[in-house]
Amino acid sequence: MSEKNFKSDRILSYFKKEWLVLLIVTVSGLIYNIGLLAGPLFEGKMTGCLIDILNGNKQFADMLTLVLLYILITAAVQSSRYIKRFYVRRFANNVNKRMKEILYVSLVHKSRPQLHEESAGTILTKAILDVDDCVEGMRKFTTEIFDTGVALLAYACMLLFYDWKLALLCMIFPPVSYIMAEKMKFIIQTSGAKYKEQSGALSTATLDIASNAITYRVFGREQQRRDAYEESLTAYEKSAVKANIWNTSLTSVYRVISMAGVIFILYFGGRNVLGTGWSAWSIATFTTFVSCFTKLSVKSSSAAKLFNAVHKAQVSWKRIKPLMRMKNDDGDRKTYYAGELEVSNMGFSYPDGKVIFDGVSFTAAPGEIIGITGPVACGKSTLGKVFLGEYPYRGSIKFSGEEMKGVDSTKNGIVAYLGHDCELFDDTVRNNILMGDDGDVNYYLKMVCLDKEVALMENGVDTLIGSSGVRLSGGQAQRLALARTICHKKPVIILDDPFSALDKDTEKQIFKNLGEMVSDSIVMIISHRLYLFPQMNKVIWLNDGKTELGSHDELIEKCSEYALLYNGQNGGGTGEK
Ligand SMILES: Nc1ncnc2c1ncn2[C@@H]1O[C@H](COP(=O)(O)OP(=O)(O)OP(=O)(O)O)[C@@H](O)[C@H]1O
Repeated sequence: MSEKNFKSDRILSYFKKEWLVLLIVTVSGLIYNIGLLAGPLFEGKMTGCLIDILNGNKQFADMLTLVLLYILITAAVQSSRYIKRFYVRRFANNVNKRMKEILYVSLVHKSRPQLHEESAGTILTKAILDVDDCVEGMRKFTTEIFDTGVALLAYACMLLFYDWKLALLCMIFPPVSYIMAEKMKFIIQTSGAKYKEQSGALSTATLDIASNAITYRVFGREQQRRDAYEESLTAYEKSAVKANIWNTSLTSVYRVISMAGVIFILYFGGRNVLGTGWSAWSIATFTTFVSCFTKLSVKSSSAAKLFNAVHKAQVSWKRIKPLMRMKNDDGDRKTYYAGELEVSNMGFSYPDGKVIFDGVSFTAAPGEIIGITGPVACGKSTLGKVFLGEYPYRGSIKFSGEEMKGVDSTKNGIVAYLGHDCELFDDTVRNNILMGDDGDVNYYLKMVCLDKEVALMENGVDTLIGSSGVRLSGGQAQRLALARTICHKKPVIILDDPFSALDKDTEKQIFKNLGEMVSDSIVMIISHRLYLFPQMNKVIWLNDGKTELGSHDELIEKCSEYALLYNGQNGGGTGEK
């Protein structure tokens, strides 16, 4: 099956994709399960042979031949079993890997609002557990279709062959265990879902305790956090134990029910041997029949368990299916080149209805730098995120004449974005900038005035920066993230407070370099600090849902609040460096 025909949200596609592995499973599975009949058959024959030897009708050599044959066939059957198990495991591993890759891509493409709504950690933990359950169900189904399906059929045929009436009578019990398994599936599913929920909550709590450790320590809230964590841990343990008990304890109950038919075999089979039953049996046939039925019962209890596993897999699949729609990472990516931005009458409100801004209209050409400012919490960051296509806006935003509504502008290569969170990876300086591309990493480091500091690091550009850049200062992390943004520049670049951790001289130098490097892009800089704003082509002032737009000089004239803020900062009133 080619990658093109592979439909990631169809479970059958995963089976089709692994057709070769499944073919080996089928062949080895058939050999193993049909070969299993040799067990009861030989056990019966050997019992018969023993009686014949005792009666003087057969020799020890006959028994030896039987035993040797039995060992040979058992060895061949067990080899097939080994091959089958190996390939079933391989099938499960391949599917698990494939599903998790798709899940990863799907989560990477979820928007920030979606990920924030339900914490990313919780989604990931639950989805990973669901993938594991789903694959486990597929593995059990694949393995049991032979180990249970084919074997059951073979054992049933053998029982019917020896005494069909007795066979039908004692085979009433295994279906009873299936019905019971069917009735129990709701409890198993509910306890399983609860366990996954608690597992997700525990992951989120663990992440919280690790990432906010200093805050809890400094403000003396460690004990409270620990208590809350203990609570979460206890809830997790309880749900895990409950789910595990329901999952495993029922197997023996199913087995006892399936085995109940042995009472009929002892009574009616005994009559057959004594010559007063429905059929005429030898001791050998009796032994074969009992052995066959015991094996059938054991298999039946596995079938009941299989129903639960498959049902669990179905429920898990239903939950993860929306995440399994494969995003073609590169296929539907369009390359955009420099173009004009046309914003008309654009507005945005969060779901609570509060208008963050309205009537934003401006045009921008490549090479222009637009400054966005306003009082605290006026909506500067929200305006930046609207261009990312994360929030549905009113009015219109067109890039090169194409409306951006409904277009994932980050994915489609229109917008490059640097937010408050630098989003640095636990990798080297080089990899954080180039992200696998080729390029002169030193050039970008120089442009963001970080080259000298990186040169002094233990391994230069190959120095590992730790999780989220923990080994860097705030200003270094900010410049490294900026280097990455300009290395992968797009026609529109949005920088949300990119210089907040820098001193004035460094900020000025980087701004100068920025103008040269991204001369074919439209750059929007969101900032509270205004001393660079006179050099910007346009300024947007946001305040209380309203916007003012113009050049710096125009805004100084027409917007007293802007003028006040700017003059205050330039008179040194803010005390900034
Ligand atoms: N996801 C959200 N849901 C609802 N309201 C939000 C959300 N994010 C932000 N807001 C609200 O929108 C308003 C604007 O927030 P935003 O972060 O855009 O302001 P800002 O100007 O960038 O703030 P700052 O100056 O502190 O950087 C705030 O009142 C904030 O509480």
